[in-house]
Amino acid sequence: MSSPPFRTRIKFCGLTRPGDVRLAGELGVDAVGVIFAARSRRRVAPGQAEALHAALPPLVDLVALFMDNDEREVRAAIAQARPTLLQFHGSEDDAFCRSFGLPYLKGVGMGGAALDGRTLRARWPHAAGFVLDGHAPGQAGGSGQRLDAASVPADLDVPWLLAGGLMPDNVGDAIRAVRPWGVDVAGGIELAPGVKDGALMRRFVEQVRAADLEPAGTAMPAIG
Ligand SMILES: O=C(O)c1ccccc1N[C@@H]1O[C@H](COP(=O)(O)O)[C@@H](O)[C@H]1O
Repeated sequence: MSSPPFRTRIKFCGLTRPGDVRLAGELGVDAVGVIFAARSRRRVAPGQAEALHAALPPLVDLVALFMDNDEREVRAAIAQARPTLLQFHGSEDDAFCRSFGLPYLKGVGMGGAALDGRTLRARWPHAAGFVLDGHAPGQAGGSGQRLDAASVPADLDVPWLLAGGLMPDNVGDAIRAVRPWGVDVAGGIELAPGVKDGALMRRFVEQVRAADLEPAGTAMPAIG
């Protein structure tokens, strides 16, 4: 029996230029991330995010990404960027993440961690989904570190995005290995931090769509 049609969701993260946001929309990505984390080389100021929002077509999520920002900073960023979804990538707890009245994704560094789905759901019960990143717990995302397929919890029953070191040349194999709900990429589609490359963005989307056309069950033992 053939498997049902499935479309791996795509999030491009760390955009800083309206033109890159516009192209992401034209390529059909599901979400565009703007980063307010102090430790990020892709950080934007709240005022900059307003222009990025304006470049976004309808039906595409704008994700505001934070990492241990204080409440005042988060509120200021939300007021200017008007995101549809939040992403917290630090040590924020569920109460903090949900206190802004918007759905949120929790980013989790899975490198060297043996976190199962039950633990993730217990710690962040109101998360709309998770971003499983390849870096170690406590480190910043956007590091380009790959996630070992063996670290993906088999029992995670909410949408989750695979992240960490994805690029056009490896995203197809990564999808075939673990069949995530979505994929999240920052460094693999850029020329320099925050400066995306149109050709890489396009190739990334093409590779995801090619993997989607292959039937499930063609899994490979490892992502790499
Ligand atoms: O990208 C960043 O600079 C960043 C900083 C702090 C927390 C999270 C960050 N990015 C997240 O990490 C993934 C993977 O990045 P990469 O593809 O390995 O470069 C990215 O998509 C963001 O969700």
